[in-house]
Amino acid sequence: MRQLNVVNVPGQHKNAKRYFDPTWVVNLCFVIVMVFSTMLTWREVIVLEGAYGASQRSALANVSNALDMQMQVGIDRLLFFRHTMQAALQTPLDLNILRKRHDEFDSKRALPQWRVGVDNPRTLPVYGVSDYFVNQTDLLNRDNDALHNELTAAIELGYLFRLSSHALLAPRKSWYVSRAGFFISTEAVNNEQDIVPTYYHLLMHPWFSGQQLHENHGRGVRWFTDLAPKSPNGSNVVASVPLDYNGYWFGVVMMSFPVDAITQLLIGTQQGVQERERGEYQLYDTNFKLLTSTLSTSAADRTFNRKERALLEADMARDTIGGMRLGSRYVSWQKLKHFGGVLLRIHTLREGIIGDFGRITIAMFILWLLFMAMLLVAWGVIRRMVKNMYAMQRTLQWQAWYDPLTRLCNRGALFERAKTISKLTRSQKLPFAVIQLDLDHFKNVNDRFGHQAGDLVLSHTAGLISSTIRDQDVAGRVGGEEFCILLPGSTLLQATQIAERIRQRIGSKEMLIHKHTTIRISASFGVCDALEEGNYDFEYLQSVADRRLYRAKNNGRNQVCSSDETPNT
Ligand SMILES: Nc1nc2c(ncn2[C@@H]2O[C@H](COP(=O)(O)OP(=O)(O)OP(=O)(O)O)[C@@H](O)[C@H]2O)c(=O)[nH]1
Repeated sequence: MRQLNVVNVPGQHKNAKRYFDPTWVVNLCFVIVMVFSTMLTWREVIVLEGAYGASQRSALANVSNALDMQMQVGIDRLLFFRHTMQAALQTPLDLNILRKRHDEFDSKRALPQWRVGVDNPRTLPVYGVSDYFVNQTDLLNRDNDALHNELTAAIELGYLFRLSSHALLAPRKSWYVSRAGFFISTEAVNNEQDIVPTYYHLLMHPWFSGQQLHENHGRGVRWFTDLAPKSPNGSNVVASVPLDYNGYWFGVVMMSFPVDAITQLLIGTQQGVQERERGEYQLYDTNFKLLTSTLSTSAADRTFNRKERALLEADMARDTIGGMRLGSRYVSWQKLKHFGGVLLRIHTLREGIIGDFGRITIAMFILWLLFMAMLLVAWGVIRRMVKNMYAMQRTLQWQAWYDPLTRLCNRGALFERAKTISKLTRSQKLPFAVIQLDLDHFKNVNDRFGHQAGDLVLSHTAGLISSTIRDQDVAGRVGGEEFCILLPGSTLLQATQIAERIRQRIGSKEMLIHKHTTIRISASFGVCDALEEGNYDFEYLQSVADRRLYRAKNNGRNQVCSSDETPNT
C-alpha cells in the first residue's frame, strides 16, 4: 500500500507541539535590545575613555611645554655663554688689567694649584692646576696658541655668570672648565687645597668627558642628571655644551639646575587647577630613573613594578607622547624636548572617579543599570502576558477544533480535514475510506445509569477508537453517540477490518461507569471507500457510510456493514 505522506492538517492535536512558541520571539527581542543597549553604553564608555586619555595627555602637554620652555631658557643662556667665549676668543680684549692676568698665570702655571683674578667683585676668579697635572692625561692640553685669550675670555664669562637672571629655573651653579687646566665657577673655592680635587671632580663627570669630539658629534647641548638626593644640595640636572673655536675643543660651559627648582616649577603649573584634576607629575631621566615628583615620596601608588616599567618603556620606545592604563591608574607620558628625560602624569582611580569623566561614567553606568532593571521587569511582564495569551489562544483553538468530552475532532474540524484528505487522495489516486459508527441503545445507558455514565461511555469509546486507528487516520464525533473515522490510503477491505477490530474492542470491554458498576456496550458500523465508489466527495462518502450503518442497525446492531448488497461481514 502506498503511504499517504500528508496528514499535516490545521488543528490536528498530535502536531500541536510543533507550533511556534511566541515567547521565543519576546526573549529574542529583549536579548537584542539588551545587547544593543549594552553595546551602545559600552561604546559611549570607550568614547569617554578616549576623551579622558586625551584630556590627561593635554594636561601633561601643558605642563611639559612649560617645563620645556624653562629648559629652553637655560639652553639659550648656555649657548649665549658659549657664543660669548667664542667672540672673546675671536676678538680678545687688549686691556692692561687682563694682560697682567696673563703674566700672573705664566708665573703660577707650574704651581700645584693657583688662583688668578681681577680684583673686582663683578667677575669670578680663575682656579687652576699645574702643568704637570695637565700633562697626565690626553683629555687635557695646555699647549695651544690661544691659551691667554681663553683665560681672558673665561674672566669675561665670569662677568656674565654673575649676572644670572631671575628666571623661574635659575641655575644653581655655572662653570667654565678648560682643558688647559683651569676653571671658573659661580661657587667660590674658599680653600686653596680644594682647587685640585674640585677640578678633578669636574673632569670626571660625564658632562665634561662626554663632550669629547667622538662623544658629542653634534657639539650641541647635552643634559645629564646628578642624582644625590641625600646631599644638602639635593639632585641636580646639568646642561653642558662644548666650547670649540677654529676646530679646537677648549673646554665645557656647564650649568646645574636643582631638581627641587624643577619640582617647584611643576607644582607651580598646577596652581589654579582643581585638586581632583591635578594628578601627580613625575620627572624621569633618560635612564628612566625618577628625578622628582609633585607628591611626597611616601605616596604609595607612585611607584611602578617591573612589569609596569617594562610596559611604559616599550611604549616610550615607539613614540614621544602616550598614555596607558596601569592597574587602577592612568599614566600619560611625554618626552621632554630638551632635557631628554620624560615627564609622567599619574591619575589614580580615586581622582578619576571624582573627576568630570568619572562622574559622567558613573551616571551612565547607573542609567544603564536602571534601564536593564526596567527592561528585565518589562521582559518578565510581557513574557508572562504573551505566554497567557498564547495559552488562551491554544485553548480557544483547541476548543474550536476538538470535542471536549471525547477529545476527538468535532464535526466542523472533521469536515475540514475530510475535505483536505479527499482532495489529496483524489490527486494521488489513493483509496479513502470512511467509517460511520453509532453506539447501540445508548439511550438506555443514559436512562439506566444517568447522563454522566453516558459521558463516560462516550469518552471511553473515543479512547478505544483513537488507540485502534493509525496516526494518519482521523476520528471525530459527529453526533451525540455517533462517530466518523477518516482513513486516507485505506481500502474498503482494510477499513472494514479496522471497523471490525474497533467493534470487537468496544464489545469486549467492561466499562466502569460507577464505583462498582461496569457495563458492556456495542456499536454498529457503516464503511465505504472513495476508490470503490468512484467518488471522493466526503459528504457523499459519509452518506454511503451512514446508509450502511443503518443497514447494520437494522440487521441487528453490533456489526460492520461495508456494502449495500451483501449481508454484514
Ligand atoms: N450522556 C450523553 N448522552 C448523549 C449525548 N449526546 C446524545 N446523547 C444521548 O444519546 C441518545 C441517543 O439515542 P438514540 O438516538 O435513540 O439512539 P440509541 O438509544 O443509541 O438507539 P440506536 O442508535 O437506535 O441503537 C439520546 O438519549 C441522547 O440524549 C452526550 O453528549 N452525552
